Amino acid sequence: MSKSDSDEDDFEELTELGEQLIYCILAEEPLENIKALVADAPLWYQNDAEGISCLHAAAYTRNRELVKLLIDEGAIWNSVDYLHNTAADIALSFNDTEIYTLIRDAGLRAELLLAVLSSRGAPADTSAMILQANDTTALASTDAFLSSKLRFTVDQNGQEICMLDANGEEVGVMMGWEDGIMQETARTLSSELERPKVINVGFGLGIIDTLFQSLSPSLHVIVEAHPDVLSHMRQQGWYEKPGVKILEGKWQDFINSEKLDGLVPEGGFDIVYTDPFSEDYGELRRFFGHVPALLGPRGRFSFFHGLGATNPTIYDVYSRVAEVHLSDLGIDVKWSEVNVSQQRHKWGNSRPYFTVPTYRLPLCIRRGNSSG
Ligand SMILES: C[S@@+](CC[C@H](N)C(=O)[O-])C[C@H]1O[C@@H](n2cnc3c(N)ncnc32)[C@H](O)[C@@H]1O
Repeated sequence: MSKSDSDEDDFEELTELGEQLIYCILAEEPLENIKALVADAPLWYQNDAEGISCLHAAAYTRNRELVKLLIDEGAIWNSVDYLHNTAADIALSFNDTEIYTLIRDAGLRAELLLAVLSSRGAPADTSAMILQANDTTALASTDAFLSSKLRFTVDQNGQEICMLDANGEEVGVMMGWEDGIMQETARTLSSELERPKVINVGFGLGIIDTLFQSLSPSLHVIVEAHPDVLSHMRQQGWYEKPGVKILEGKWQDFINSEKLDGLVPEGGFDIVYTDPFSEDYGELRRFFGHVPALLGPRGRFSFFHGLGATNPTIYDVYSRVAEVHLSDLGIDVKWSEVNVSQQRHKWGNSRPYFTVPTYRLPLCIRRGNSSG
């Protein structure tokens, strides 16, 4: 028998075992029968009919003991079926918070472990490190983004948009529907602060910078890397606005251990915000590492939280991953919610990059500060 024939036989056997396991779970066969199959069947297998995994099947049958067993045996928490639902989403649809939490916490543990491995140099080959902060996975890298052409326009919904052509597919770099998120973010970050010192990464449509300008900031640093955005800012007179200092380049060129001393004003920044496009969670986490040095005693930090925002469970897991990593840096996160369910109709020609109905707004404060 040739190698390819035996590979094919192995594949068929695994497929059969995978189908059988899912079938037995859905048929609610005795746990002993299922356990016997779990030992041999591929737990990653997703069936042909609906694309569901054994974990989805266990969530459908609401079998807590089995969900736990499958997780302990290494079932995959974030595989999605043909309808883009994870097993935890299925649990959520039954209002089964116990199963939802079991799977969500398994996801959290898996992603935290991956982050540790990745920080020790292991290849980041799964979700945590490749997950884009705004789920724009079509872009290979920040450098690819920075050399691409951007288009500022108004779409058929009458909203301002900044668009990018990513391999023939249109992606909104920034879209007017995010206005509500930016309004709420600026309000949360600035409450009770007078003439704050602000640093913002990523100008985009300038929505949040316009809001920051309305606070008459004593210093307003904007870090922007894309040449097309910089020329748009020049045309709109941003270089002449009061207190504004524009740093042309990537934030990584300015916010790093060598340059931080020269960048941070006396007493630190009062408001730090970051919303770069096309960066992965690894980069966001690197940014987190500089936040304690950027913030002054009354300082507040927020970031655009689009991590996994095309699936409710993954969004939940990443909210918690970010919270754990910020907590390790001595930063507490208070979450508030912004209803963005109306944005569903405002995608125009862009690929939807944020489809959960509620935006989770992180307000981050150094532990011990009273500025919350
Ligand atoms: C989503 S937009 C920001 C939108 C902005 N919050 C607003 O209210 O309009 C992202 C911006 O970050 C810029 N950007 C992307 N990567 C960057 C980096 N590494 N450093 C600085 N700016 C970056 C992009 O060119 C883009 O202008």
